[in-house]
Formats: sequence, structure tokens, C-alpha cells
Amino acid sequence: MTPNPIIESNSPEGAVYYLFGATGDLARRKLFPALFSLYKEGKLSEKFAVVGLARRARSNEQFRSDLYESINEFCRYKADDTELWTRFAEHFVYMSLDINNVDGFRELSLLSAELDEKFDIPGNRLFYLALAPSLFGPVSLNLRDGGLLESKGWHRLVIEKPFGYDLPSAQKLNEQLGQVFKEEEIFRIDHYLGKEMVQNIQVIRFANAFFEPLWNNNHIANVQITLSETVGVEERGGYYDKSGALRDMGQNHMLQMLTMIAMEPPSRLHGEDIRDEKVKVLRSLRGYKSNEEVRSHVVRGQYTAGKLGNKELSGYRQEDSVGEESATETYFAAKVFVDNFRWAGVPFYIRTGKRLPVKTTEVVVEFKAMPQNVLFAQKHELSPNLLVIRVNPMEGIYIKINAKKPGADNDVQPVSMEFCQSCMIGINTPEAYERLIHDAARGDSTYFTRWDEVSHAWEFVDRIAKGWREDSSDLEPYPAGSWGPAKANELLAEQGHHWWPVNGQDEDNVIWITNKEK
Ligand SMILES: NC(=O)C1=CN([C@@H]2O[C@H](COP(=O)(O)OP(=O)(O)OC[C@H]3O[C@@H](n4cnc5c(N)ncnc54)[C@H](OP(=O)(O)O)[C@@H]3O)[C@@H](O)[C@H]2O)C=CC1
Ligand SMILES: O=C1O[C@H](COP(=O)(O)O)[C@@H](O)[C@H](O)[C@H]1O
Repeated sequence: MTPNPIIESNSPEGAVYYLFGATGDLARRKLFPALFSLYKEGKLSEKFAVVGLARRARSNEQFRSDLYESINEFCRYKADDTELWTRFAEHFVYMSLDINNVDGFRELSLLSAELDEKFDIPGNRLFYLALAPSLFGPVSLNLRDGGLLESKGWHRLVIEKPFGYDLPSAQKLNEQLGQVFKEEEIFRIDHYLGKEMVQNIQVIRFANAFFEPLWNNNHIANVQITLSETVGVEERGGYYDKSGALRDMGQNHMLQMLTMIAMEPPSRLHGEDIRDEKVKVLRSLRGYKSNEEVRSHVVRGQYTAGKLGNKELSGYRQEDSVGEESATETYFAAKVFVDNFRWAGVPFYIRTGKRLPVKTTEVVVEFKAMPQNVLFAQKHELSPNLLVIRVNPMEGIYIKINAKKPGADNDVQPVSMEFCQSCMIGINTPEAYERLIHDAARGDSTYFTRWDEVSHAWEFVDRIAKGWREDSSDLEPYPAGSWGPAKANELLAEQGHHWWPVNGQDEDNVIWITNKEK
């Protein structure tokens, strides 16, 4: 084996990576490319092997050819260096395995011993479950019964979302996993936590003297978190129709982002301390007490036929594997309160949806107005200061401030000061999955969700789901390509707020109710 010349000193210890679901969509679009980027950047030692696992038959050569195609289609690096590619591909093998068949796991155990020997791996095992959630429990039991946990190194389980469907099912799953793995061995993926700009929230907050002193209800009027997507449900209608936007994006990515914005500074930047602080935020979320409260704080919608650019789009109920009468929400917006000293009275507005006009993830922090508009009171209403954190697809931050309009007589105009990370030449931001796989392999669980975070998030979401289950008459249709139900604007208008435009969009393209209109 030729060594990789640029192995980093913080590369993880050697391990066998077991990729369950190796013929699936996630492996192809995200996991193979992430492994290649890590290898190319010297973040994997040569002491590793990847076993691709799924039911269908594949030779090692076919598997490596799938790998090659996936990298060239989805990776931020291409496999154009033949020597590097050959070296990388040597580490990959495929085994056909039905996860319900424990004998297959025994065979896998024997294969693992051979791989340990071949790649000088000290018995470390990382099991990545890119599988349907119903298979998470059975896999972990068979890993134990098939002898996979008997090797002398560490054993870690990386588990994809969704972690349960509600709190009781998540508890059950957690108990199943707990029969085999300790909490510190379980790495629950929330890929938003692997995004560069989500991680940057902590740096922006805790490394800048001019944000943290203002980061509270004395100075912040509201916070808006938008995760908008242009895609519909694509081929995932079967899964999505049972899940909906609240469970698919709300319970995990949105609440996780909210915790990053709202958490107290941890005493040390240590994984457990950060997660402790995030849990405190989740515990402080004000639960909706009645169906009426759900209704007045949460808006849900479902896309109908519409147009995005020049493209005619069908409605959600016409998508593959979606019921004609489906009442599943493809959009939701909510007004959320964090009942603690720092955030008392500050609304966090969160929204997500499919078939919206742009793909973007953004956080807008709107600051309160000046106590008095001394200079310009007669002529202008001052625009509030904003801090905008752009997570995706543009990455960066900008601050909106008021400044004098050049040449004009005491005229004020809002201007922005911008740091655009994704515009900088030479920055090739790592994909979320690269960071997360690397962290799991190093045993760093900071950006994975701990059980108590997951369970508190379900508690909050289950209350909304209950309200919806008991009365579905508030499901609002919205045309594909629009910003969702107009009712979502009312959530903010009640307090004199409005959604700020995202992704640098023209204000004209955005449906909102401004203070003046109100
Ligand atoms: N795709 C995505 O963008 C995202 C996916 N996820 C999550 O990742 C997980 C995987 O999703 P995705 O890749 O899209 O799913 P796919 O349906 O594309 O892939 C499922 C994989 O599981 C394998 N599989 C199914 N049944 C068995 C079985 N009995 N034994 C062994 N292997 C089996 C399939 O292979 P075979 O048929 O050959 O057995 C296939 O490789 C899910 O939990 C999903 O929620 C999370 C975020 C995003
Ligand atoms: O987890 C999920 O996330 C994607 C959106 O992820 P992004 O990184 O592209 O913003 C979403 O499309 C999918 O429905 C959901 O399961």
C-alpha cells in the first residue's frame, strides 16, 4: 500500500467503516463524496477500510465504479488524479447483506478481521446507518449478535435522521440502541450541525465584542430562521407523506439552529458543555398549551400546482407516492418563545417549506429601534439594524445599518456591511457530511445530537402535531413558487414585525405585511 503523502496529524485512528445502505441515495450523493474529500485532504489515515452493505448484488469492481461516478458527479473534488483515486478505491469492498439475517453479520465479522489485518486497523469499528429508520433497531441487535462488537478497539454507531416519529417511538428506538451501545457511542446525525456557517454562529456570537452584549431581549426585537427549498418531495414521497415539514425539518434542523442562536455561552468549548447549553434552550421552549395556541402560533401549508421561473410544477398531491387526499404539510411557520431571562418576550419566527421561490438557509436577527429618533424624526422612519447569517447556498454574514445618504440633506439610507465567505476565491467549503464523518471517526460528538436534545425537541413538536391531528382544517394551500401561505405573515404582523427578504431577494418578490401597511 502506498502511503498518502499529506496525512494530517489530527486524522482519526484507523477503523473499518461499515456503510449500511451503500446502494442508496444518501451514500451516492453525500457519503462517498465526503469520504473522498477527507482522503484527498489527508484527513483519513491509510489505515481504513470501507465496507459497503446492502441487499443487492455488487462486485467490488461495480461498487468502486459506482463510487467513482458518485464522486465525479457530487464531490467538490474530482477523481482526476489516477494514482490518488486508485489508492483510495483499494480501501473499498462490498458485501451483500440483508440486515435481518444474522448469519450475514457473522460473515461480516470474519471479513472485518481480514480488513484489520490488511490495513493494519486496531479493531476500531464505525457503523454508519444510511437506512430506513425502521431498520436502525434490528441492525444494532444483529451487530451485537453477529459478533461485530467483539473486536478490541472502539465501536461507534452513526445514525441518520429521523430519530423516531414522535417522542414514544424515539424513546423506543433509543432503548433498542441502548441495549447495544452506550450513549457516548451513538452519533445522531443532524447534518445542519455540520454546516460551516451553522458552526460559525458560535464564533460570531462568542468571539465578537459587539454582538454578545446586545444578544438579549433588551436589544433584539425578533429572530427569523428560514430554511426554504425550491425542490418538491422528489422521489421521497413515501417517506415525506408520513413525515411532513414539521418532523422532516422542524424537529431537528430548525430547532438545532434555534439552540445555536439562543444558547448561553458554555464555560468551555467542550462538546458536552455545548450540548448542555443547547438542552437548556430546548427545555425553555414555551410549549403550546392548547390546540387554539397551536393554531395561533403555527401556520401550515401544502403546495398546489404553480410555477417556479418558467417551470410549471404540479401540486403536492400529484407527486409520486403521495395520497390524493393527503393532509401532510409541506410548509410550516411558527412563533416560538424561549422562556428564560435572556429571551423573555422575544419571538423566534421559524419557517421552512418545499417549492418556495429560492433555496436558502438564513438567520436574521432584528434589533430594536433606537430609543428616540433624534436626528431624523420628522422625515424618516429608521430601518432597524439587522444581522444576517447566511448559511446556504451563499455563506457569510451581513449587517444592515443606517448611514447618511451622500450629498443629501440629512437623508438616511440603510446600507449593508457584508462578509461573503462563499465569494472568496480559494475557499472550497467542506460539506457538512465531511465534517461529521471526520468528527465521528475522531470520537468528537459536539455536533451530533444527544438523546436529551432529541427528546425535548420531540416534546415540543408532538404538541403541535397533536393539535394538527385533532383538526386539520387549518392546512393552507399555497401555489408552488410562492412564499407559502399569506397567514404566515400574520404571525409576525401581530407584533409589528414582518419577514425580511432572504437571499438578497428583491423586496418586491417577497410577500409580506410591512409596519406601514399594518
Ligand atoms: N437521501 C437524503 O438526502 C437523506 C436521507 N436521510 C436519511 O438517510 C437514510 C437513507 O436514506 P436514502 O439513502 O435516501 O434511502 P434509499 O432508499 O435511497 O436507500 C436505502 C438503502 O437501504 C438499503 N436497504 C434497504 N433494506 C435493506 C435491508 N433489509 N438490508 C440491507 N440493506 C437494505 C437499500 O439497498 P438494497 O435495496 O440494495 O438493499 C439502500 O442502499 C434514511 O434514514 C433517510 O431518512 C437523511 C437526510 C437526507
Ligand atoms: O434533512 C433534510 O434536509 C434536506 C435539506 O438539506 P440541505 O442541506 O439541502 O438544506 C431536505 O431537502 C430533506 O427533505 C430533509 O430530509
